[in-house]
Amino acid sequence: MEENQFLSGFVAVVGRPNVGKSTLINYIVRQKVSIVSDKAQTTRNRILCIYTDAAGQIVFLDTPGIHKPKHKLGEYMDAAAYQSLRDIDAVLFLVAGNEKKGPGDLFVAEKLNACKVPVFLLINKVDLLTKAEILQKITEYRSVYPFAGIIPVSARTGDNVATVMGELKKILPPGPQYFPEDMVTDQPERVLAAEIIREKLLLSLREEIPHAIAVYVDEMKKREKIRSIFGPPCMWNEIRKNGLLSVKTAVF
Ligand SMILES: Nc1nc2c(ncn2[C@@H]2O[C@H](COP(=O)(O)OP(=O)(O)OP(=O)(O)O)[C@@H](O)[C@H]2O)c(=O)[nH]1
Repeated sequence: MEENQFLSGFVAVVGRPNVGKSTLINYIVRQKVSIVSDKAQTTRNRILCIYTDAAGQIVFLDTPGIHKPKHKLGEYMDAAAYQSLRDIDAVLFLVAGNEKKGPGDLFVAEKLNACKVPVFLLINKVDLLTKAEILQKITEYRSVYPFAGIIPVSARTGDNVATVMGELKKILPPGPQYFPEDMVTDQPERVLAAEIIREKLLLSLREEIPHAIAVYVDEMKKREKIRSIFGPPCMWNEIRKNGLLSVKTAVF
């Protein structure tokens, strides 16, 4: 390969619900493009998140957590996750290091057998583990799949995320810049606004609402740096009543 050739490619981020896929991607692109909560299956759709630097461009596919579907919404989300395993250059398979390796993780590993590209295992949430526990996790997972690499990381603190980026750059092919360098996601602003509101609702209303909540933004008006967001009155009443959003977040 010629030196200084621009590298690019697509990388799917998979794992069972709640292991930290969205947190990792937000850290990499340094912007909140995917919402995070401690409720499983917060991410509903496949979201493209784009990292660009002088050496290359990596397009990450944030997928809904893969699990054995129990309902229609789950089935749809799993289909979105499997779809992202096609036409990609690498897979980042995340597991939560602070939890036991369970049937959920093995179920995802089984699905990876279908893909022919390098799969890196990221043992996430190592900020909650001792060094000895990290080593034990690495040993535990070694036999699960012929991983191209096993990397302990913390998506929350960013620990070792640079190593992941370095490994990806080693295997990405020379290629074009698919997206403009200042673009970090394929999601329109209105969808991002709705998602951030959904995240606040999920974080603040634990028992009161079902986790299958949907947020719809009726209208967004742009006035210089200010966006005004309009939604159904019942949603705003709920938000106001519970003090869910600061003015800065609701009108940004
Ligand atoms: N301590 C710690 N917590 C983390 C880390 N990464 C993620 N979390 C937390 O784990 C929870 C789930 O994180 P998400 O990023 O929403 O997980 P996800 O895999 O995208 O979840 P789904 O959308 O359900 O598939 C959140 O409460 C995060 O703050 C980490 O490195 N350390």
